[in-house]
Amino acid sequence: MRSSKALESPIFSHPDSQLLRQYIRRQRRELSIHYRRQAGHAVVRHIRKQSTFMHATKIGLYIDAFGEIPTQSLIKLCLKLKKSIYFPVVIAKDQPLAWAQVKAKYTSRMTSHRFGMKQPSKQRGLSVMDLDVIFMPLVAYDDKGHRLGMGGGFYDRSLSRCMEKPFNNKRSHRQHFKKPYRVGMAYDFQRVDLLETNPWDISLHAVVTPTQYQRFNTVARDSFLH
Ligand SMILES: Nc1nc2c(c(=O)[nH]1)N(C=O)[C@@H](CNc1ccc(C(=O)N[C@@H](CCC(=O)O)C(=O)O)cc1)CN2
Ligand SMILES: Nc1ncnc2c1ncn2[C@@H]1O[C@H](COP(=O)(O)OP(=O)(O)OP(=O)(O)O)[C@@H](O)[C@H]1O
Repeated sequence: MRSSKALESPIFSHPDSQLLRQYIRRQRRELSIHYRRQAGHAVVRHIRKQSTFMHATKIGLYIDAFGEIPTQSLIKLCLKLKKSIYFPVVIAKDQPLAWAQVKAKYTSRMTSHRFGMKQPSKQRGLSVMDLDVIFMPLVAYDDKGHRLGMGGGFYDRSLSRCMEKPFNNKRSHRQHFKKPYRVGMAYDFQRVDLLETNPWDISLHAVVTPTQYQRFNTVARDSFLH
C-alpha cells in the first residue's frame, strides 16, 4: 500500500491531543471498507515474519471499530497457528481491562458496548500481564513509540501494573522486554512528528502499519522501571 508522510501541520508540532484525536478519527472513519481490509491483510504479512509473535502463545487483540485496522486476518492467523486469543473487556471506566479468551466462533459471544465497540460478553478474564503479545489500537503514534489512544486511559491503566513489577517473564536470549510485548496497529497516516506525553503513558515496543513493522527503543525504558 502507498505510504503517507507524517502529518506536518503546524498545529501538531505542539499537539493538542484532543484536536489531534478528532482530526485523525475523522480521517480513519472516512476510509473505504476495501482500503481497511487491504490494510488488515498487509499488516499480517509483516506480523507473521516476527519471531516475538511466532513464539508467543497468548495474544491480546481487539475487535476493530471506529475505522481501526481490521483484526479479522490476524485473528484467523492466530487460530491457524493454535495460539490463544484474548479480547479486551471494559468493566468500568476506572478499571483495568479484563482479557477474555475467545475460541473460533467468537462472533456469537459478543455484546455491543455503549462506547461503540463490540466486546466479549464475559465480564472476567486474564490480566494484561498474562499475555505474551498485545496488539493495540491507536489514534496516533510517533517515532519514539508514544501512543495516543481513544482517551479512556484503558490500555495505560491496564499496562501500568506490568511496569511496577520486575521482569515477569523468564528472560531468554529472545525476551528482553516486559510482558506483554506491545505492538500498535496503525495506518501510515496515523504517524505524527511528536506526541505530547503524560506521565502515565506507556509506550510501544513496535508499531505495524500496512507498509512496515517498526521497532522502538523501548527496552532501555522498560529496564529502568524495575
Ligand atoms: N476496537 C477497540 N476496542 C477497544 C478500545 C479501542 O480503542 N478500540 N479501547 C481502547 O482504549 C477500549 C475502549 N475504549 C474507548 C474509549 C473511548 C471511546 C469513545 O470515545 N467512544 C465514543 C464516546 C463514548 C461515550 O458515549 O461516552 C465515541 O466514539 O465518541 C471508545 C472506546 C477497549 N476496547
Ligand atoms: N495508570 C493510570 N492510573 C490511573 N489513571 C490513568 C492511568 N493511565 C491513564 N489514566 C487516566 O486516563 C485518562 C485518559 O488517558 P489518555 O488520554 O492517555 O488515554 P489514551 O491512552 O488515549 O486511551 P486508551 O489507552 O484507552 O486508548 C487520563 O485522564 C488519566 O487520568
